[in-house]
Amino acid sequence: MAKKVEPSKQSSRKSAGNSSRGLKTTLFGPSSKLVVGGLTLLLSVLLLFAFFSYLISGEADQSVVGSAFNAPLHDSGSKVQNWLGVTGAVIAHFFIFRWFGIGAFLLLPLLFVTGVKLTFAREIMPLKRLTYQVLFYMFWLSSLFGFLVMWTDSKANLSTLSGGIGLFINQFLYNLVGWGSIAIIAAALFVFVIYFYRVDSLEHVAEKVEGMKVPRPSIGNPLKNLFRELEEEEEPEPEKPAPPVKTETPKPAKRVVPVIIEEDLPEEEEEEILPEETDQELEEVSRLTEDARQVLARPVPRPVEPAYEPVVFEMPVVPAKPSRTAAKAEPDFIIETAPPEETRKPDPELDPEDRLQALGLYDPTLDLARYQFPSIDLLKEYPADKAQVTEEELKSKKDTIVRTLSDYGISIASIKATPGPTVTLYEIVPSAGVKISRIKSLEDDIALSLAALGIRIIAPMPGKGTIGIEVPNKNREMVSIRTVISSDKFQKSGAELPVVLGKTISNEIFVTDLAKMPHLLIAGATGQGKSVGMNVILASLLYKKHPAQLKFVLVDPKKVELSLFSKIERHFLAKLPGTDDAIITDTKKVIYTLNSLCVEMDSRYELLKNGGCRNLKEYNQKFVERRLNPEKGHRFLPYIVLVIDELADLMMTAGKEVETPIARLAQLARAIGIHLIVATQRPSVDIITGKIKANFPARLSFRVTQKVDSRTILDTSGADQLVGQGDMLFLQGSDMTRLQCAFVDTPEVDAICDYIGEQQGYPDAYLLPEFEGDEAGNEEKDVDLGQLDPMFKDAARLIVIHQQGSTSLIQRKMKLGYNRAGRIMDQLEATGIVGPFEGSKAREVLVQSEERLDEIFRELRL
Ligand SMILES: Nc1ncnc2c1ncn2[C@@H]1O[C@H](COP(=O)(O)OP(=O)(O)OP(=O)(O)O)[C@@H](O)[C@H]1O
Repeated sequence: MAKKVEPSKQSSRKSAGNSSRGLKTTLFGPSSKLVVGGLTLLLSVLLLFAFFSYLISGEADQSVVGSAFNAPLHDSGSKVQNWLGVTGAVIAHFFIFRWFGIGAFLLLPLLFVTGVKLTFAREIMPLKRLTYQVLFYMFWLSSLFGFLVMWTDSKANLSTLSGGIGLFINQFLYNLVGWGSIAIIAAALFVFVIYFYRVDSLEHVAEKVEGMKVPRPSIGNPLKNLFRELEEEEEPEPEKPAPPVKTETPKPAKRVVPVIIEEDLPEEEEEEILPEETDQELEEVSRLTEDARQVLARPVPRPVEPAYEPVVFEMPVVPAKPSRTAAKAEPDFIIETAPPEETRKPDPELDPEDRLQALGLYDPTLDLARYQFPSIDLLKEYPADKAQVTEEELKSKKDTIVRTLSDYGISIASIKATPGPTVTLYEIVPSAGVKISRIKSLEDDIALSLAALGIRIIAPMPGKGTIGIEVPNKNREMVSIRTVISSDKFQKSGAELPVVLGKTISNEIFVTDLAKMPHLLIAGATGQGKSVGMNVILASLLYKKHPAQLKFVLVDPKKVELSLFSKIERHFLAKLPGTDDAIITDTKKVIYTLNSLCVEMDSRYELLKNGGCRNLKEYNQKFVERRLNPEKGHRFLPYIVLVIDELADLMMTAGKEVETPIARLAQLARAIGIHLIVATQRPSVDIITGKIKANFPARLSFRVTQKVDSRTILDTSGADQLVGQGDMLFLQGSDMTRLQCAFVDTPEVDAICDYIGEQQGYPDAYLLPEFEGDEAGNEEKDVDLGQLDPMFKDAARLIVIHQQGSTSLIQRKMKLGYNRAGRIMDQLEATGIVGPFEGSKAREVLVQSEERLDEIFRELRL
């Protein structure tokens, strides 16, 4: 008998280990960093007040502080003048008076930077270097002021400047070398500067001092910048006048100086993709769009042509940009010292290898650099559920099979049993002359004699020359998700989107790649394990992918199945702009979302085409290697996995409106990293239509109630003979595998989502392109020429210059949303600048020159 696993029982089986894990996660997890960081920031501000007020009222507080530890607290507290009371007075007294003097103020930026780093995971300056500097300058300033105090003999008034340590050091040095102590203090600074800032020549320092130059403002150390600036001055660009004065040093990202020759890449095949154009009739759906066809048909990835080389980002310190201060103070110097070759120097630097080395690979995960993948400890262990098939059971079943076959006159040469978690596979080699079809026809008789449901005969076993008989075990073994996720096979999987489904009937862990499927159709009668299966798939992806690499679009018409995942909205979910919930439950929104994904698909194809790549992997690889320029619209593209929990509901309520975009996505989206997982409990032909089925080569079936359902989903019977509770058949291409799905309980999914959700996320879910329904589109067709879009003129000029009537061109170049670009295109049509919509082709541009365009603007009084 199959062993039932009751979810309620399982939840109550939460061990003490789990709670200690929770405690560990709480204490050392990201939240603790946030708490410590926040407190450090607060401390830095409080100390600033305490120190500052000590400078004003320190003298008056001296006597109180002296007796603070002897007198009752409320007494000393009431007498003290420090803004932070007796605590502030005592702390400031120690740091300033007893120890470092006003050098103690340097501790505050150190605390602040540490606080920012812990709280926001952002290092505004290198913490380690800052710590060394703060420590050195604190002691050094204290010593210098100590010397001044001793020299001026004003210990009584000014010892706050140096603190006790400064005075002590100076007393010691004075005893040692007399007034020569100042030389030692100066030498200490000299040695520190030379070694710490790696100065190898004093020449530039002298020049700098002569030129009275001020180091440019920067968050870095001023001395360090001074030397960096001097380095830059050594490589000026003689042929160009000094560039316009800039107030800020450009950030590394802005310094990227792309020299892309994008004109080399054909743009004339861009398509018009207005909503009404994408929503074609079902017959049209099967046609590939031009872009997609081009991308898919491209035989091999184009080698990096010279035209692409410049796409690589510029090195941070390109000599073409003398700093603002250099331009102002020493322009002659810049012009005189640069040798003519200097202007051509960038050539060798354009080599992608060099630049890659200079800038390193682009890391898409940097935004959430502290993101921690969920740990295996969040998943439960089920030691008690490890049921083994006994030898006795194996033997008795073997005997029964052999007996039943011999009753029908079929003799067997050999028989071999392979026990799995749910079923045991008996492989028989029939004697010579036995017809396979005879054995197959005995399926029901064998089931009868074994008194077992779910017997499946595979005749012949592909590639084995045997006949397989799958017989369910008396006690089934539950395959826990912990076992499969922690397996080497999954952990070391090199798949793009690794998914571990469970175990095969020979007890092997089954890992597959969603990116290769490329879409998955799941069916199964109610209560057979579909939701568990989907959770296993989602959990496997969450265990292997960073939020920057993967986004889910979750459609849950049943409203409860996927709701647990709402916690990871800001990490892993994608949604339509302007919507509150990332998990879509409303049919109308499903239609918009599907169409929005189609828009995303089209724009991704365009990016791939422009980047000269055949698929998302190549594209992202090129982007990571900095061979694609973000300023030309290129960006790192995460995989998008669309999960539809119940297709039947949607097909019943929206029919073709959902079928069309699903079919379109399934047909085209594989190359650009959009993958579909669609589940249904009613695998009938009106739900899984021919159009949908044809585009889902990978299918997963849990137990279904009728043979005909099994045929609909798998094109063969078998799913009706499964035993339920995660017993399933996985069909990929022509390979069918029987699997026991791993089991993941709701509290486990909850724990994973909590773990991710508690970490720092993006400000919002990943936003899909805007899409509005047909009604909105039709309303906007009546163009009011009195109210043209503010970007109308720019868009018109863009279209005329490129001679290409494409909405996506406007979208991309002007960084506009899809709807707005579409509206502008309508206005361009209404003003006679472009022709009417021409299906999949770009619109004709009716204005040939900018002069003519200016005339039109004048006529329109623009
Ligand atoms: N892989 C599995 N291993 C063990 N038990 C399982 C497994 N999958 C499902 N079960 C059992 O079957 C029950 C029902 O599973 P599940 O909720 O996934 O069914 P379902 O097909 O999604 O049903 P519905 O369509 O009604 O939502 C689970 O509560 C669990 O007890």
